[in-house]
Amino acid sequence: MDGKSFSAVLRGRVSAAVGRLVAERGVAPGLAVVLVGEDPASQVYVRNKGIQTRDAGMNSWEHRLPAETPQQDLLALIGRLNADPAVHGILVQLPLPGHMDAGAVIDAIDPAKDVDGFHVLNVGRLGTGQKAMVPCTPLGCLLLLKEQLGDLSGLDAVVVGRSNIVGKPMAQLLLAENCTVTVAHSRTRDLAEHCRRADILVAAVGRAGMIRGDWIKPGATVIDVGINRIEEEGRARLVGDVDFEGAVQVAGAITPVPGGVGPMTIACLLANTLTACCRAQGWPEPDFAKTGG
Ligand SMILES: Nc1nc(=O)c2c([nH]1)NC[C@@H]1CN(c3ccc(C(=O)N[C@@H](CCC(=O)O)C(=O)O)cc3)C=[N+]21
Repeated sequence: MDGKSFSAVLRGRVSAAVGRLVAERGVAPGLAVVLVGEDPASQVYVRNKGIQTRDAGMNSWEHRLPAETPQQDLLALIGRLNADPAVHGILVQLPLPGHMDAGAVIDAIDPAKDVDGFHVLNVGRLGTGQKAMVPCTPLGCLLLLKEQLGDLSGLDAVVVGRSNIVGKPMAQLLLAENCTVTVAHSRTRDLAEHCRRADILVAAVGRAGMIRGDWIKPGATVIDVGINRIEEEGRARLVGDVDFEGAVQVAGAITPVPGGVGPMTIACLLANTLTACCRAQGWPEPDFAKTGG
């Protein structure tokens, strides 16, 4: 499954919708990204996000704070971004430095501007089938699945991993699509047996190559959310949570790493920013990133 080209299609739709908003309403959606500290991987994502946000015709602001920034300074910045009408989406790059309480920081973001969908209000709305800001990575995975399989009703879905940013919202989205959902994790017994039942297998465990080829039901659709940087023959490489070479022999379809879920994450961030802008202005929302909920 080619996340790179599908994300380009989604970004194209977002850019066209942004162009109409600017032409007809004189408003460009705005995304503010806050990066605390100098984590190199985060620098890459923040730079990529900025480039793609501007390419889509949106306004993009980056706020870089030193790692030792006191939490109340970050909260004060978030307060200013909440109050800024030109800012429709706010993303505070995770992980935050150890001295900060990530939950408190995320919950300080105006839920209407929470384009990550991590705020408890959006988590609660998603969990109760209400309209919510949906986390970008699970949303990207769902759009890939619907593009590949169409109607997901009745399919057995296994989500391996239960993080707040991927596994749990992914399970909610699959449930909303009427899948029969299993959430497996590090304490699951006979993990391979659960995986072998899955028509849809979502790997979001953060361990390179953990999901073996012989854990996959022949013909299953595999979504690899992993972004593991490994050293191989002295070269740094990005690999997923699935043993791709083994899985590709068995799976009906599989997302590669890189080039699968990652680009979809950024495209869905842009879609969420556009949605947040339309909702804030009371305008009709784009439906190309619609989910069942
Ligand atoms: N508040 C917050 N929201 C996030 O959404 C968030 C975050 N913090 N912290 C870090 C993770 C990670 N993340 C990625 C986004 C794009 C790629 C991506 O585009 N990856 C490319 C490869 C890029 C490369 O070469 O490194 C791919 O998989 O094809 C990867 C990872 C968003 N994150």
